[in-house]
Formats: sequence, C-alpha cells, structure tokens
Amino acid sequence: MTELPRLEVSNLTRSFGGRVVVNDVSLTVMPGQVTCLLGPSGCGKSTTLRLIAGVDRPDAGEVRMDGALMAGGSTMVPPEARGTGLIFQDFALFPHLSVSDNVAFGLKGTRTEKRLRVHELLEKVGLARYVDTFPHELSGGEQQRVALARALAPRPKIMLMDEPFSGLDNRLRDGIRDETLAILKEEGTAVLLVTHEPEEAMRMADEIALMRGGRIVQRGAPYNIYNAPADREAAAFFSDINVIEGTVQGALTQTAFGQFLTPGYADGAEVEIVIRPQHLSIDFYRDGQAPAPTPEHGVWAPATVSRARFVGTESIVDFVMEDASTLKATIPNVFLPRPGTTLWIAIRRDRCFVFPAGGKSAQG
Ligand SMILES: Nc1ncnc2c1ncn2[C@@H]1O[C@H](COP(=O)(O)OP(=O)(O)OP(=O)(O)O)[C@@H](O)[C@H]1O
Repeated sequence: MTELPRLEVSNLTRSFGGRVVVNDVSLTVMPGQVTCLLGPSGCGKSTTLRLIAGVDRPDAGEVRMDGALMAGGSTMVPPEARGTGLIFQDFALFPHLSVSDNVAFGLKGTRTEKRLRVHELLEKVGLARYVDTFPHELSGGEQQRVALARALAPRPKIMLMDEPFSGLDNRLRDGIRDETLAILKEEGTAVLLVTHEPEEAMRMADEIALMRGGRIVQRGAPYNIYNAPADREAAAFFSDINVIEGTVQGALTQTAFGQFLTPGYADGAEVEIVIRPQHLSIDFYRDGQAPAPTPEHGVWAPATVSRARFVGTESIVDFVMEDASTLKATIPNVFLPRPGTTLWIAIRRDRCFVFPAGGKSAQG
C-alpha cells in the first residue's frame, strides 16, 4: 500500500486586491519528511504557509492532511482542528507565563499527563532546568527551543515553520537548526519550512520547492535542484553563476571554450551556457601553449586576471576574456594571481547548463 502524503497541497491560489500572490501551488510532504519552501522575499511563501495553517482561506485549490480535506470548495477546517504546529521567526512566547506553562499551553489531558509531557519535551530540548523561568530571562536560542517544545507538545502531525532561525545569530543558528531537525525527525513530524536562504534549505530539506512570483518553479532533492536547475534564475539562486552567450548554428553553439551541442534549438536561437564559478578549471600560461582539449574540459581559452580575493576557504578570481566578457572562478584555498596575469581557463562540460537567452528553461 502506498503511503498517503501527510500534507498535500493542490493548485492553491490566493490573490490580494487583484494581484495573484500564490499561483497554482502544489506540493506534498510525507510523514517524517522536511520540505523547504524556498524563494526570495515577497514570492508568496508565508501566504502559502498561512493557507495551509488555516489562518487564511484559499481562493482556489485544496489542502489535505492524511487525505482529509482541510480547505477547498466550501470546506474550511479551523486552524486549531488541523493538527499543525506553528513556529515563526518571533517565537511569540507568552511573556507572563513560565517556560513550563508556555509549553503546556496547548495541551489537553490531566495535570499529571501535562506535567509529564512538558518535562519530556524540556528534557529533549535541553531546558529541563528552566521550568520556572520566564521567557525574558532566556537567550534567543533558548527561547527558540521553548517555542519548539511548545509547538511539539500536542504532537502535531505537521510542523509549519516560517523563517524560524533567522532571528538567531550565526554562531547559534547551525547548532539549533541541527538539534531542531533531529528532534522533529525523532518525533516523525512532517515539516514544511519557509526560508529565503538556499544554504538553510540545502541543509535541512529532504525536498526543496523553489518558489518565484507566487509559483513553484521547481521541486526536488537539494542535490537535484542544485545540479539540474530548471532555469537560469534557479541556478543563480544557489550560487554566483557565469553566463556565456552564444548563437545556435546547426544544433551547435560556438564559444571561446569550443563547440557545445545545443540540440532542439533552431538556427539563430540565442542561448546561455551557465556554469558555476567552482566548475572552472585553471592552468598556467606556459609560453602561450594551451593545454590539450579533453572531453571533460573542452577547449582551454586564454583569460586575463582582473581581480583576486581570498575569502576564507577559497579564492575568487575574476577574469576578462578576449571578447571582453567576464568570468568568475572559485579556487579552493589561497590562489591569488596578480591582476594582468594571463591564465588558461576551461569549463567542466558536465557542469554546464544550457538555457534559451532570457532566463526561461528549454522546456518552459
Ligand atoms: N493580507 C495581505 N494583503 C495584501 N497583500 C498581502 C497580504 N499578505 C501578503 N501580501 C502580499 O503578498 C506578497 C507575498 O507575501 P508573502 O509574505 O507571502 O511573501 P514571502 O515570500 O513570505 O516574503 P518574506 O520572505 O519577505 O516574508 C507580498 O507582496 C505581500 O505584500
């Protein structure tokens, strides 16, 4: 028997004042899975989350949890009856309640049952000694953990999280992110996490749903989204990119790095060959003799260094090509050639993405 998605969102749409903010959004989250809704500010992530939580009503589309309709048509199950936990950026703890009362807030059952569950959760988040403490006496990281304990206390089937870590400083964030993920996995909760940070999504997600302008433009495992982006913007969302422009002739595109196969494009079509800076290779310019072309790298092209910087674990080197176009390479460790130096560069053929000029995917 195939497992039902814990959360299934189909064709969700919501407009404000005639502007479509969430446009035909579909996604699923399986039990125990973390899906990240990733996209730039204003793309409609929070609105999508609010529609799923039930604090806002969709204009069209459906929200199902374990197959049961929560929103759609004339159905609108209220938020408290949906079995979802919510964690937002401002943890919104009740300031006048102690840590244990905050965690116990949404719990049903006898006093003893509640006390046991609160204790269990505070143990889990490492805050058992703070039962009688008030939120303002805790650090930001500790408050976030109380918020997590509170959201987990009623055993929600689905946890909806909106930028839950962005209020924390960098030092704290990685640790709390990993702890939170471990606890959610242990509880088997399905998680939908909203973030605008690709690194956070790559770190947390089993699946990423990449959102732009109210639409999901791509869904997949982090590795697949990174290595097979749907279009130029999707590629650029995860790292700097280089764009080499060309024109198709006879299903081939001529570049400084040799010919590229560009089947499926008509003669005269403008294409963009996109490559991430870490997939450029560099060789020294021994007497102007180019390294031999290889199937992996194609043809090497001469390039002049315009700038080189060391940024911690890698160096970023900017190049100007013979046709005055520019490229950027990242090299592990310290590599700081002087501006004006000529080097050979090549691009990893298997790491190039070809898109039609203008940013749309070949299929789209
Ligand atoms: N209740 C509302 N009334 C009118 N416009 C709204 C309402 N809620 C959201 N919007 C608009 O919808 C768009 C998407 O907002 P939303 O908060 O969903 O984006 P987001 O991707 O979560 O962005 P951010 O990461 O900045 O929170 C924004 O332009 C916002 O101004």
